[in-house]
Amino acid sequence: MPLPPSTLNQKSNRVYSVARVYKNACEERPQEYWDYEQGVTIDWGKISNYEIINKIGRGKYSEVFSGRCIVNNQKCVIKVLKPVKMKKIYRELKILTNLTGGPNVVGLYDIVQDADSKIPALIFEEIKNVDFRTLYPTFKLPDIQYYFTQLLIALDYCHSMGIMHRDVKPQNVMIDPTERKLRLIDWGLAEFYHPGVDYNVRVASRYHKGPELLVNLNQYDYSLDLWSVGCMLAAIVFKKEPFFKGSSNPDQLVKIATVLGTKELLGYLGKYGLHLPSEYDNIMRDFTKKSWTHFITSETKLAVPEVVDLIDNLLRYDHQERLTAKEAMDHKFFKTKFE
Ligand SMILES: Nc1ncnc2c1ncn2[C@@H]1O[C@H](COP(=O)(O)OP(=O)(O)OP(=O)(O)O)[C@@H](O)[C@H]1O
Repeated sequence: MPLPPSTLNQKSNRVYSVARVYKNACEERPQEYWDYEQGVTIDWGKISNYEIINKIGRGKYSEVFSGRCIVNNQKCVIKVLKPVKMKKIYRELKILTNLTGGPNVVGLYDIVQDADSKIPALIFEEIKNVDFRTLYPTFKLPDIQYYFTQLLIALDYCHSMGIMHRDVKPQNVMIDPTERKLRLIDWGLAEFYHPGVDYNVRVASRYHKGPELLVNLNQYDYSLDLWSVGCMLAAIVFKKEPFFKGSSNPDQLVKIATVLGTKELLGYLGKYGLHLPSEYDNIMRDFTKKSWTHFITSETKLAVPEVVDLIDNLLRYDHQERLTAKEAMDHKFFKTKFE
């Protein structure tokens, strides 16, 4: 039976921005691929096949445990979702089942359900992650080339599948340096992209929020994830973690404007027929755009011209000007040999 029409791909009355790449990735696939509104069909596994070893994390939307599958004795990670709107749970499940098996996307082994609460738990491959605060300061340029290529491969893949991650940040990029393995995790805020649809701007974590989210530009797209990659890269290269450290959402845009300039911000808004929201009336000042050399010191040995140029092409106000994941992978930084 065909699915009823969905509200998920309903176009806005005024379409002012559309993704430069993969804009029809969802429309080209059957409605069942992207429509999580009517619920999703789940092939439930057996919860009794898994045992919890210990707690490894507590997020806003879940409790995460390391565990073991007693059938094959394989270690795993068990993410027990907190009771939130069913629609959000369906979305995460649909996106994960669509993406699992893709390059550098965390592998989903199973989906089980607590018999009493009916709350789902997701069973994932376990990555022996080293915390980014310990790992990133050890990176040399070839490590940055390698791991950022792996991250861009994951992003190009999910974008090609019509999905924006919307929460790219170091805490969601698991790296096992022994195996040189990188996996993009936490698809809880990810969403299907449909051209001309207005999206909720309350996504991503403050320090990695793109300008589009902070000025209420609802017709954003995959390019949001590339801003977050730019923030991660700038933090490592300029040894400033996080690179833009706002004390609130409005202050986040102020921090961005101190680097990219206020005139340039207004130019961005003008291009899409938007205005600076009133919450900025008393806090936005007239900042002059800074040159990237401003962040280079004797301590920032990683800040070679090639990587600075890559950062410059990712940290653009205008989401349509930012490099796509594929273009970023083709950037000269990744083709240069460093010791
Ligand atoms: N597959 C995995 N391997 C290793 N560690 C993991 C894995 N999945 C999750 N974790 C750990 O658990 C933490 C929380 O997981 P996740 O980000 O998926 O949950 P969340 O509730 O959506 O979190 P948040 O509210 O911070 O977005 C991660 O930051 C990570 O430290």
